[in-house]
Amino acid sequence: MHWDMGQPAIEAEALVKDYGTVRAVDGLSFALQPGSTTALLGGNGAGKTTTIAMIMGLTLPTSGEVRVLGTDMARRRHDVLHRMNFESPYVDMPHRLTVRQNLTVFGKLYGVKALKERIAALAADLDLGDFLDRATGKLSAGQKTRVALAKALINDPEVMLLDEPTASLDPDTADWIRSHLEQYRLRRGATILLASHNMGEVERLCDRVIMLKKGRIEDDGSPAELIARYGRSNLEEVFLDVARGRKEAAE
Ligand SMILES: Nc1ncnc2c1ncn2[C@@H]1O[C@H](COP(=O)(O)OP(=O)(O)OP(=O)(O)O)[C@@H](O)[C@H]1O
Repeated sequence: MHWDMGQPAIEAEALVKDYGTVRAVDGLSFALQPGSTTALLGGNGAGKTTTIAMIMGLTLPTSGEVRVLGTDMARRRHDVLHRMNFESPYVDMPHRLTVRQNLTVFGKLYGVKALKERIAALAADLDLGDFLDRATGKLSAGQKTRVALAKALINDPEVMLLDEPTASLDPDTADWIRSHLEQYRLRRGATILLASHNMGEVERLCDRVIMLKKGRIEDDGSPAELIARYGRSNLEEVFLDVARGRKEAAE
């Protein structure tokens, strides 16, 4: 199917995922515009990771549909996977391979042309030079996160899905990663969907926030809209209101 700029970059339609008797995602529908950054917010177990996995085509929905760049992920994901990428602290790279070897493997998987030059450019950009030829398993958490970001950017993706991109990073490194993501999005016109527990990060990076609770959309809007709607001074307070079911009290 042909995709044009007028279409949403990511669309979820009545998405449901059951794990046995647990309904992890319960009828989600949303459409994300190209070039936007959206956060999925919600407490532990709200369904964020499951939603991202379904958008990537890693987990099949029980029912409903996901389209990325106009492509149905259940049937034709191979048409579009090379235009997307994913970062998660929960997905580890082979430990004994060096950073360069890992990036080479992923670059080949994505069919990246001029791969050596691409890795050199990412290493310069993300400051990986000092440990490019060290075993990936021996890096610190912050270094691993930078490598994970390099992996996520290896194919210059139009759509990026990030599961807690700055989890376990010191504030300085986390801030540096955020700036990088922001610059990448602006330069590439990329669409970003991220799950995060860091409200400051979401306020800074995202133009839209989808708040999930028990696999359903509880609220949806820009950070400023949500803060105003709940009569709060920041997103952390809104998050607590939503988690504790205090919307009515705020009205
Ligand atoms: N592979 C699985 N098998 C069975 N149940 C699962 C599986 N993955 C997730 N679940 C369940 O689905 C629900 C949603 O989990 P999910 O990981 O999507 O939530 P989350 O919002 O990402 O949470 P967190 O903030 O803790 O990462 C939870 O009740 C979880 O226990």
